[in-house]
Amino acid sequence: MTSPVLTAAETRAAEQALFDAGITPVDLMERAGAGAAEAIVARFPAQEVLVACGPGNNGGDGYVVARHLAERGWPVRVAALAEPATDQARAMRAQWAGPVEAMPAVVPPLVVDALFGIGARALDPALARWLDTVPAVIAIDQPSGIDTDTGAARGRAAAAALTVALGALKPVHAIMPGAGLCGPVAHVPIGLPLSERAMLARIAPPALRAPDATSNKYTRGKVVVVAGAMQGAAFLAAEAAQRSGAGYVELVGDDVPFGAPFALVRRAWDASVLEDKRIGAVVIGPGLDASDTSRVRLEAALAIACPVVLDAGALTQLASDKDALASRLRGDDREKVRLLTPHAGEFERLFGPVGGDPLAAVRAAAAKTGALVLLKGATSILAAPDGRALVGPIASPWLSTAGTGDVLAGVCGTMLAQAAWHGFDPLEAVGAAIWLHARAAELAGPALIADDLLWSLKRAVAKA
Ligand SMILES: NC(=O)C1=CN([C@@H]2O[C@H](COP(=O)(O)OP(=O)(O)OC[C@H]3O[C@@H](n4cnc5c(N)ncnc54)[C@H](OP(=O)(O)O)[C@@H]3O)[C@@H](O)[C@H]2O)[C@@H](O)CC1
Ligand SMILES: Nc1ncnc2c1ncn2[C@@H]1O[C@H](COP(=O)(O)OP(=O)(O)O)[C@@H](O)[C@H]1O
Ligand SMILES: [K+]
Repeated sequence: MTSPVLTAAETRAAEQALFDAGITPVDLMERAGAGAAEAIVARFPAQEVLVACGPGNNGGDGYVVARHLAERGWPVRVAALAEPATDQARAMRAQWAGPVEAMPAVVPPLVVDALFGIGARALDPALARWLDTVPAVIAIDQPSGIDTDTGAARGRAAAAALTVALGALKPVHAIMPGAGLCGPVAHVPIGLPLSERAMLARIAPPALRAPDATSNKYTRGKVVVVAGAMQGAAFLAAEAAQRSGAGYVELVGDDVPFGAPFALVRRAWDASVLEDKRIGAVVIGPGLDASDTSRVRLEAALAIACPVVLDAGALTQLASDKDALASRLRGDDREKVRLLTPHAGEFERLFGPVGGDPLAAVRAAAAKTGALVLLKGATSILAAPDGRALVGPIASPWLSTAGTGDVLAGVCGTMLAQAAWHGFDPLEAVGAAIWLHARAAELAGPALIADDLLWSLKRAVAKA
């Protein structure tokens, strides 16, 4: 249910494994460039194109792409930033039969960016400006100048019309802002060994198990949502838990009003509500205020053994004594599953600014707290304390509306409660929740409100 994402160093190690097995660098570059050309002709009609080649192996790929596009009848121009500096790039330059011009001031509407790939340093400002004048860019491996391992981008750049990821997806293809600047990403396999156990993976549609003849409401997961002062948020979380497939959802709080959905069980809070051994997960935080009453409920939730989702107000409470955060979350049992779901502001209050390397920041937060940490945003990043991490799809920007995070917290509760049933570990379970939430937003379409996600979640589950 995930696609491995490799860092630049891991990609080089995977390439080395192929070289050790007897594949030559020239063969691999031919495979990469031919695959890239194939991906281009599958998506664009033949037209004049300028292939801009850098000095390294990314430039080498460019000469291969140019040759294959020309063989298919495309009017191809090649420009070089500098002479090739590697043996394989020189070999590919030699196989390009046409002229090679200096970087032109005026460019055709379509340019293939084969300047730099995973070996890029920060771009010279003049080159960055040149790239910014190009109407449509097809990026070979990645857009030049975006940091491969963090997805951090240079100042101004429009999204590429296509990025051809060679061999493996890299963080630049998955993490914002780089992921957004890649535009559509075509993955061209070139035979790199990709471990299923990669430390970072992009979330793919989860394989959810449907209920069967042996199922009952409790085997399908009992989720308890602890309400706070703002009950609407807790209602969203609770109904989201129901709509993502939990068998039994209970909303506990003070004077919780009665009304639709009638299948939602409401109970007055008392400490014993969390003692039911059938509880599969607890969600606390949506609508939780900073009162002493909330504090007592948070302490009670942190004491129980089953997975606990800590969102919104629960994160604010934890931030007030963040020095003790790690030990409080761990308690005396490192096996307890705790999920923190901060947006960037909540993350900053708990751990300091996210900074330019969100993946590293989330991993550090998970290692520090012993909890799963999900940093929500346009591409949500989830990390486990052992360093494994998942990144979600680029989600609909229409999600930037109040209450959508409450919905996600509820879906996380259900997936954690059902983890064993689906055969997921906790990281995969939360990954499934991220995917369902993003899919529900896609199905809900423009101008969605959080309530709309409740209905589209049902359809997202059906498609998973
Ligand atoms: N291994 C293989 O056979 C295969 C590799 N593959 C391809 O190789 C790509 C990686 O190639 P790579 O390692 O050569 O790095 P690449 O991104 O071309 O850049 C390095 C060169 O650019 C230069 N340079 C960098 N930044 C600069 C800047 N801002 N301004 C100016 N110069 C700058 C840098 O100079 P230096 O830093 O050494 O001074 C060096 O000369 C990978 O993304 C994929 O496309 C595939 O074909 C599969 C087979
Ligand atoms: N611009 C955006 N593009 C895609 N997804 C977004 C964007 N802004 C927010 N989201 C998603 O919407 C949800 C917002 O959650 P949160 O900030 O906790 O809001 P709330 O507390 O109002 O529920 C998260 O799942 C986040 O990933
Ligand atoms: K490139």
